[in-house]
Amino acid sequence: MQLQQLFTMQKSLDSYIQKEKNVSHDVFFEKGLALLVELAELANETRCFKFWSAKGPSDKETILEEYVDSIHFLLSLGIEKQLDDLENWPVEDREESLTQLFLHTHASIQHFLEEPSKPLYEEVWKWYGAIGTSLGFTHQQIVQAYIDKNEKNYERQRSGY
Ligand SMILES: O=c1ccn([C@H]2C[C@H](O)[C@@H](COP(=O)(O)OP(=O)(O)OP(=O)(O)O)O2)c(=O)[nH]1
Repeated sequence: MQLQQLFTMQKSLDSYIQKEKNVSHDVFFEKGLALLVELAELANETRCFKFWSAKGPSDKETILEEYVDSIHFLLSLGIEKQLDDLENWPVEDREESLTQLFLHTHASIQHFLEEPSKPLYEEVWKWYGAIGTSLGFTHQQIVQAYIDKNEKNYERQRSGY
């Protein structure tokens, strides 16, 4: 998947939010924590780890929206560290349970926050790609959901969120 269109959209949104909210300090770690929170929210919607409950996962649309919230912050972290020249979504087959995928993704985010290098950034993308595949999302669905949420984020800022 071509990521350049998404990086461009994310840069505009980030600038808009920073201006709107008068942000002048470095928000790399805030965005890092936001990504970890979004990952947990996504896991929560899939309910993949809730062996104690008979209740099923949320609907696909809700899960996809949570997923692209993560993609927003993942793009944004790359922009913060000038790693936004990534052309294609790095892909690697990682067939594990969703629970294991979430744990690995969490660890890879932590690692990237400690050491924001290109290989570790690509590693986070690979784990997110594996989660997306496991959830049955196509690249087209992800891009469309990203575009929709990006617009919603502008609307929320405009309405004084
Ligand atoms: O610099 C930023 C800050 C935020 N966002 C986006 C990412 C995500 O799509 C949304 C924040 O997530 P969410 O919609 O879950 O926000 P929230 O404040 O946690 O929502 P709620 O209060 O509804 O739980 O804002 C960015 O793209 N760039």
